[in-house]
Amino acid sequence: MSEVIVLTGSPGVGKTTVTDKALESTEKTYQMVNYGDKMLEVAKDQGLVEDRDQMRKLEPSQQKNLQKKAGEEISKMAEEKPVIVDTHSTIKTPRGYLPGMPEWVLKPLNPDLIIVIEADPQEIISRRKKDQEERERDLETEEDLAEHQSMNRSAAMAYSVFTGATVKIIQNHDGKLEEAAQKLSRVFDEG
Ligand SMILES: Nc1ncnc2c1ncn2[C@@H]1O[C@H](COP(=O)(O)OP(=O)(O)OP(=O)(O)O)[C@@H](O)[C@H]1O
Repeated sequence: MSEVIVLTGSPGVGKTTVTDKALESTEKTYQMVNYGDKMLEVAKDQGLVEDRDQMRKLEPSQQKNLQKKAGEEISKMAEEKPVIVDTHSTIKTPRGYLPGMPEWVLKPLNPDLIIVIEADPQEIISRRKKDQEERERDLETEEDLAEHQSMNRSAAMAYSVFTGATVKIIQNHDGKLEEAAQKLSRVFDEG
């Protein structure tokens, strides 16, 4: 079994941008997989849905099964080549935070490394504003974002207790994209 790396960060923090840049200079090659996309693929294969929107409306038990199956599929992929899984450490809902990796996801996935990409709340807000036309994102204040990032860190550490994965925090500040990408590519190559 090769490596499973979990990549997390609040929406709009720049996860995709930093990772794409970091992968340009890594020695190893990785398969990138988005957890939500994998769930959708499994749901389509099972004839449960035709698009992403229908997935949210499935019974909670069906969603749980899809999450579990997606985790199993990803760990199968990792038998061939290291995998980077793009997912969320926590998900903010109107009734509170949900773990992005509950036990039935964490167990099959069994990550070796969890990466948390962070930026200042104000930086995240302006990045979200910039992308507003292309993406519909939640409106969060600086205070909300500070809390969300703090929950993401705490959840990452809790996942590490169950898996032994290490947790690496990478800061992606404005104008420091190159620096963040270099730090990340070093982390990728160290494994
Ligand atoms: N260091 C940086 N400095 C300035 N802008 C940045 C930096 N990193 C990313 N951005 C910008 O922030 C925006 C969000 O980036 P990106 O789409 O990579 O976020 P994300 O975390 O992958 O979001 P999601 O999880 O919702 O897909 C983009 O417009 C990107 O160009």
